[in-house]
Amino acid sequence: MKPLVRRGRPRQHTASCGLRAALPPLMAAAISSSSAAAHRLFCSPPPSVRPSGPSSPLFLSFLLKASLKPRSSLRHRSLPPLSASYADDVFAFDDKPREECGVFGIIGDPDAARICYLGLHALQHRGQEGAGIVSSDGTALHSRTGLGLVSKVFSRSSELEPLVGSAAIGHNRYSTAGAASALANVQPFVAGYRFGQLAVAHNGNLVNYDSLRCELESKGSVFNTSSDTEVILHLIATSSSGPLLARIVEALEELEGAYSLVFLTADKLFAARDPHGFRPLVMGRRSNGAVAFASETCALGLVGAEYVREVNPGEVIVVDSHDMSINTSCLLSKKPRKCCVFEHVYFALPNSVVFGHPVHAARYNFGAALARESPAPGADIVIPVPDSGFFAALGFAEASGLPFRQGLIRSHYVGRSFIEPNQEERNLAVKLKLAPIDGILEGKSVVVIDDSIVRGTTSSKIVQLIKNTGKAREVHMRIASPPIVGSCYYGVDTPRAEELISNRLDVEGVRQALGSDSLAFLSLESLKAAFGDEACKFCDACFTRKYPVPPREHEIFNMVDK
Ligand SMILES: O=P(O)(O)OC[C@H]1O[C@H](OP(=O)(O)OP(=O)(O)O)[C@H](O)[C@@H]1O
Ligand SMILES: NC(=O)CC[C@H](N)C(=O)O
Ligand code: SF4
Ligand SMILES: [Mg+2]
Repeated sequence: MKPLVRRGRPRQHTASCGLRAALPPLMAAAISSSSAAAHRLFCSPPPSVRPSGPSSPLFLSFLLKASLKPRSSLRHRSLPPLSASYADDVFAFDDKPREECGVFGIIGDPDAARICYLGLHALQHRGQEGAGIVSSDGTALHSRTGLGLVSKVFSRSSELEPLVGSAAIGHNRYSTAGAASALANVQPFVAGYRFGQLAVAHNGNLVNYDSLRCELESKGSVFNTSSDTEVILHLIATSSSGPLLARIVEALEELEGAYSLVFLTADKLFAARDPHGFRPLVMGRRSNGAVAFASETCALGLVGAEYVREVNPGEVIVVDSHDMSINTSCLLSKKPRKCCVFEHVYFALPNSVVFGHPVHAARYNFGAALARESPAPGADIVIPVPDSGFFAALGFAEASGLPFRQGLIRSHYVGRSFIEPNQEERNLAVKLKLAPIDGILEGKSVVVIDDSIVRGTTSSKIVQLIKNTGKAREVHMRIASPPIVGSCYYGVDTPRAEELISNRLDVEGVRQALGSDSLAFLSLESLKAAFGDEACKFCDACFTRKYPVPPREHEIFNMVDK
């Protein structure tokens, strides 16, 4: 039986080469607050693109993608047999929760592509496999996409020059569906359909992608990529509704799972978020009146846009370039809000405000709660695992009254998801990325704070480094989130459940595998308590296996693949 889902990916090495591209001068940051036009439903498309009837032939062609990926190339990986040796097991694959995609959009700015480029830089931590920008000059779309970091895809400022116009959308990819190495899967996608051109950039993952694609293919749709995102364009193209906003709403009603989206046409920018609101998406405004959308507020800050508000779960916003009017519409389906708590644990940058909560403060609170729940009596110092363990360690240190010390340094030349294809190279990679400072660690009892343990790769290497190289006396691991026991199906590419160390071992078993003197995780209650009354608005399925949207196609796959 054909595998139905793509969990995991071919290994990929994305060496960071730094942010070398010349940055344009940033515009003034002072922004007058949005005086957006009253919300109203979007008007009909211009007569030239009005649908001629439900039986009109549809023509959907991807204009700018070179290589076609057959369906059989959809990512799929067989698991290695679990070996008796933990070391063999844990290093057999280096899957861990890695960055998700970042999306950015701007309209009403003469420098749209350049602003978009800066926005993508700010969101680089969310995806490092590929990047792209599509701009609109008012009549046509212009695109550039490529594999690798933003600085590689746009390594010379001349590469932005063809991206003319006052509106643009951009994307940083970390794949959840569709081969990571295929240029065709790098977004934004651009499609030509009977009403003109339409581009899309997507953060999230669709759990009913396979059935939607099968249905569309059975009706004659021809796919050019192996990405789940492409079904959205086909659904819009084949919608029976008239105005584009209505077509988008109708298409989104078909989707299950996670999506934060930006769409671009010749004269409009759309932003949309799934009814659960799994992935973040915010709106901002520059002082020149340009409207921007971004996965995280850190991107708004970099481009000098003032935060206006979140795109609400289930909301579709459209900004018209002619008068910069802003109109919104809501999806019919109302669902409980289920924002990804892992954005706060690991993904988002600490200078972002995500789902209305500052990330640095959430992490600090996780660490402080961890210190109260699981102190480390007799310890001398607290050290963070850079980078995402930093604020939790600060919270732990201050709550416990222990000195905070930087006992590990991190190379800036090794990316967040540095992957090497075999065991030796992975060991070397961790050594390259993290190095102990002997003078700080020697003879000490050390509390090491990291944000999460997925496969245990990082923690086990860190314990070895601190004990053997740094010559610490004791190493106490404290993790500022609960044990991860379930895979994510909503845009975070965690490994399959069998590969998650806490799914196979209890806390004591994990401790032994890591070789630390003690180990404790933050409780789910304390994690949620950091959000007060809003705790119920968060998805925590990777800690609880309580999936807000059943991952039905994935489970079928898991059953038939064993
Ligand atoms: O148990 P594992 O499978 O090793 O995965 C967990 C580790 O992965 C992440 O770090 P990463 O190096 O990706 O990013 P960071 O530098 O931002 O912390 C996370 O912060 C943990 O350190
Ligand atoms: N991480 C993401 O948001 C991925 C977006 C999309 N599902 C892709 O695989 O390209
Ligand atoms: S399962 Fe975990 S990573 Fe996925 S959306 Fe829910 S909280 Fe986030
Ligand atoms: Mg880390």
